[in-house]
Amino acid sequence: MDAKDWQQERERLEEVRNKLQSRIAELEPEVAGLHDQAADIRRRFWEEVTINTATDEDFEETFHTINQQSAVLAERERGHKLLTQQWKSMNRLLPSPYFGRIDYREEGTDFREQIYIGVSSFLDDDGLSFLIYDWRTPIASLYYDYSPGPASYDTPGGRIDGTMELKRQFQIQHGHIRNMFDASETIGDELLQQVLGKGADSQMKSIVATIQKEQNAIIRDDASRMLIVQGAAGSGKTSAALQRVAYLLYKHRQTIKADQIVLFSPNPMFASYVSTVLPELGEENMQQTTFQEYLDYWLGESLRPEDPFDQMEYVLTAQGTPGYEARLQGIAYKASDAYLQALQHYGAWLGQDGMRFKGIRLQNRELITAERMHAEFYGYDRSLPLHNRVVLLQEWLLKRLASLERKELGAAWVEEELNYLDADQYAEVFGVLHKDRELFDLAEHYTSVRERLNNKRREEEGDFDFAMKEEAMLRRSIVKERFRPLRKSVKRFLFVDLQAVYGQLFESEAAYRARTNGADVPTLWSEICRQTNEKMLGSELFYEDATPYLYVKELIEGVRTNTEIRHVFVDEGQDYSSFQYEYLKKLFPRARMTVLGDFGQAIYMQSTHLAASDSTLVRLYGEADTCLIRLVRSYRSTREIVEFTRAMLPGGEEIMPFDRRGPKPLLTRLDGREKRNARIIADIAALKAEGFESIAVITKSAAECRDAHAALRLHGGEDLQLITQETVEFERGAMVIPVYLAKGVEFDAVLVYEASDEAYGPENERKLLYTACTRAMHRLQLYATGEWSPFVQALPADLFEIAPY
Ligand SMILES: Nc1ncnc2c1ncn2[C@@H]1O[C@H](COP(=O)(O)OP(=O)(O)OP(=O)(O)O)[C@@H](O)[C@H]1O
Repeated sequence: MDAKDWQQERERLEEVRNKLQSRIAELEPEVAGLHDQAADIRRRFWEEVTINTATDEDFEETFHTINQQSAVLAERERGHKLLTQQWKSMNRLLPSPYFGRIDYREEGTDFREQIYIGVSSFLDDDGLSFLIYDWRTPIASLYYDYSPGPASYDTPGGRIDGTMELKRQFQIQHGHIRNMFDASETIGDELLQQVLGKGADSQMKSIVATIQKEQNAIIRDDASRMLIVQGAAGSGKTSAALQRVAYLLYKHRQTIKADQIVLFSPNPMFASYVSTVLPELGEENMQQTTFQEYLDYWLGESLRPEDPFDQMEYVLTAQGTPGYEARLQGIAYKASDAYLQALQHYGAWLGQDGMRFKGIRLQNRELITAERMHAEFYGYDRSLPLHNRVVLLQEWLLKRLASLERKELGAAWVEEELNYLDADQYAEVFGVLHKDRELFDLAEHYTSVRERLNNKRREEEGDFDFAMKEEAMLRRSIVKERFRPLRKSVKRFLFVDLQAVYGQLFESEAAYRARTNGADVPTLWSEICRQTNEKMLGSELFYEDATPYLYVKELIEGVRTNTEIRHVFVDEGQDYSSFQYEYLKKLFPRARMTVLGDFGQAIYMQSTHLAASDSTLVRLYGEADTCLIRLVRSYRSTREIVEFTRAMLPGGEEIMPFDRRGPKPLLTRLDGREKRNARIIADIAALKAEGFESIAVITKSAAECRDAHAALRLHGGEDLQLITQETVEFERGAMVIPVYLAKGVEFDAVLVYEASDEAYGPENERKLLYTACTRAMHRLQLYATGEWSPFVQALPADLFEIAPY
């Protein structure tokens, strides 16, 4: 690029910045002023309104004034919000107004338009010419999708063809052009090189300036009901997902608000990790939750669902303990399609037989027995769905309770309680009664007037019998108080013995088969039954049972739905079972779903293969409504690290490293833990001295993490943080973290605490080691105190360095 280009670009930048500055200055008083005005109106709202209800006309007038005042206020506030948004977006643009430029000639015209692209649009004073185009505008997609040459883009009005004659990237900081590249490839590598070479942050960054073509397809996909992204570790799935949220909020700004988008994230810490990306792009954050939060909410009251991390910890640390194999079989089975189908059959079976109810009791007396409910329930039309019949039974129970309540009024226990009422209760009833008396007087008055008008006399002239009324009222209040919780529990379906309904699936193999239309069971079924029942007896549920339990609950109580949500994002999607997907689909009937994941990192037993043709996920909404995108280029790690990690995975050859160089992963074998710990501490110090700030010692389990943390502290690692499942915020610095909590995040340097065959031996731990290693951006170092894990031993020797002993 020659000096003339630089000169022109500098001048243009100066010009745009001047315009931004003057517009900001122009808006400033308005933004501040409108705010004051609105605040002032709010403050004086009631001063302007005189409440007068003396006559109907006065009342009407008051009503209109209030309405008028609030309309003025609402208008001012709307205006203020809009101006503030503009003002904020200009302030955001000012230090770095744009990052890209394309020159585009539309087919059939001679005009070559210069399009500058930034995080939001900015119009010239004429209100028509774009000085900056928002990166989400249709034309801006050219920048991400093409290199110079023929290039087309889609608009709501159809496809536009033309030629891209120039593509330029800028790095602008604090109002100055730091760098400028003319790209021949789609989004040239130079800028990406620079971006990726930087250090890891405690917060994820937006990738708006360097979105890659295949990522752009994910961001802008607007047609599919289900978008599945299978992407290698570090291929930008999470980054693309967040950019997609920003895109959707922009494109559908009239209809979709940030709180109508929900992201299911792998752990609470992850939520804080990604929380700054959208605000950086000028958008509000979507809702974030974890599946566990959801389970706790719906089940937590009666049964405590186990945490997925506790399940994981068990799988990793309980080998060799009694029942281990059975539990593993149970975990796999309970996440399977086969179990989902078995439960559907079970639902049908319950429609004919086997519903379990809990009798309704009052003071050790059975008011309505479970048998009576059973008879009533199976007396309903059997062609009605299970849930509808449960609702019929619920209505019947409420009626029964109302009539029983009336009958109880004269019962001896009521009499007895009457005598023992304390002063407060008495005073309360007395107060109500006096209010009632006024009403009673009024009613009396009204009746006598009406009778007089109708020329009819009442049979009986009764005075307000205060004492009698008082007693009747006290009785009613006593009985009502006792029946209130009964009614409440009927309304909440507590008359269904849900634990028994779910538990009877685990009585015996023969019973299970009979109730599920002959479903096959895993070989260790009787032990699985024992474990499941034992857990439920302690009012707990295994993690693998939680979603199936909820599923059965909804078969009975009806499906819970949230129709507000329009987009559901599931990150680390390989870690969810078919069950969970089935569940999410029902829960959000009006939402489109975006699932991002990597089967290479499927470390949970309930994993779902995202991209397989027979994947549950593809079937969820049907193939025609599903779009599958694969990302194979890995951006996080250096070429050397990607070459090392991909060799661990069968089929890993398809993963393409981005060409950023660094040292090969370093393998250090030491005899004894003491030596290893001392070496790790020394290596951390050396990495820090090199300028790396985020360093993670990654362990396999939480138990190992605690031990490692304690041991490393003894060797001088006092400032090492210990990350546990309770950690909510991700901080910069050096830390010790179990691999399953490090999912989705990244570090400058990763030190795998113990990569021996004892630590990562069985096949199912391959992905665990892979996940740990792929967290590294610039440096990867593995340690072992015994033989190397078979997954390391199998690697070609030219992919790593061995540290001198
Ligand atoms: N187009 C891009 N431009 C700049 N950086 C990018 C781009 N795509 C990805 N990255 C960077 O690569 C790293 C990995 O991205 P991200 O965490 O989104 O990947 P992921 O696919 O979700 O990874 P994982 O599955 O391993 O959690 C991040 O530092 C991100 O900023």
